[in-house]
Amino acid sequence: MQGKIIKGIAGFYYVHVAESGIYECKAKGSFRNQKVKPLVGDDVRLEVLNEEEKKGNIEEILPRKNQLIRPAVANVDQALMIFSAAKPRPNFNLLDRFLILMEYQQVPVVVCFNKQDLAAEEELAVLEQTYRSAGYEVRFTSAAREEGLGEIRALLKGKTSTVAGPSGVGKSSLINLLVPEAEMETGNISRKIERGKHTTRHSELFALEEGGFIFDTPGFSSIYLPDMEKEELGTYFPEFARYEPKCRFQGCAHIHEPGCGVKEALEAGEISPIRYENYKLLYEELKEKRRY
Ligand SMILES: Nc1nc2c(ncn2[C@@H]2O[C@H](COP(=O)(O)OP(=O)(O)OP(=O)(O)O)[C@@H](O)[C@H]2O)c(=O)[nH]1
Ligand SMILES: [Zn+2]
Repeated sequence: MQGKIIKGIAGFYYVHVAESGIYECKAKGSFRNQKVKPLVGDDVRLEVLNEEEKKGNIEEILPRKNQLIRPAVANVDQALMIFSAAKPRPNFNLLDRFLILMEYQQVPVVVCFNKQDLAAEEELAVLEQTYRSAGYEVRFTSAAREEGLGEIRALLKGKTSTVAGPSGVGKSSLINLLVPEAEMETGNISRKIERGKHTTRHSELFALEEGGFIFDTPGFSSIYLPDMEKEELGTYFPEFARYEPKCRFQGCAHIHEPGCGVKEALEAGEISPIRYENYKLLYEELKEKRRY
């Protein structure tokens, strides 16, 4: 039988088998000699030990399409990045860091701005323009009013998507609408912390009714840039690629150089000032880091 690991807790792996359910498995297969550790997201071959009790044994880990380090998950097709359009206002620096991290790991991203009901039309237009012109899929939702969910479902269908976002943007509310079985606790952040919720929650994959899986990751408030030279940073801003051939100097950093194609595109309104400002900030950050 073949299935997908949706969760791993204390040496047990929970394997989702289409039309059969979830099996609690141990990893005893020959792959153990090959030093491969099963990961959430792995497609595996399993032997059923007890159908009644839904117990099994993982015999083989099938070849991985990819393997992310942050978050640790295998076979991811895309990332669904959730920010709120308002309350809290999107932290663009955090969003751009996330996009760089995903570019680095070669994972396509869909940027979803939730709470569209709380933002003005003009604000939504800026968000859309900023990230669409950078080459990303952009969607708007309101979990509160159940708006925009059809489009998100269509994007998720048949794929494995990791869902990420800072706290308080409505990620749990959205996941509950997409997979009611997930029963994520929603609401006031401080109340949740009081209950110690964040210490007990495991990251896991949820099967979607229409096919595909979503991988819920804990809310975050900071992201470290992947280890790289500052000169590489521009390669993780996909919108720069078109304009770089116009830069006068080879290896142009797009900051102080004259005759810079990227800065010309910025002035012409073809590259977003929000994105460019973050590029400069992150470039400085990488420069500082390398000094020590
Ligand atoms: N107005 C409005 N409020 C929303 C929307 N989505 C969620 N909320 C509210 O925003 C608050 C945070 O929602 P959650 O779903 O708990 O947020 P979260 O991102 O999962 O937060 P963490 O679990 O802390 O990571 C709750 O009070 C929700 O009711 C929305 O689309 N519009
Ligand atoms: Zn340049």
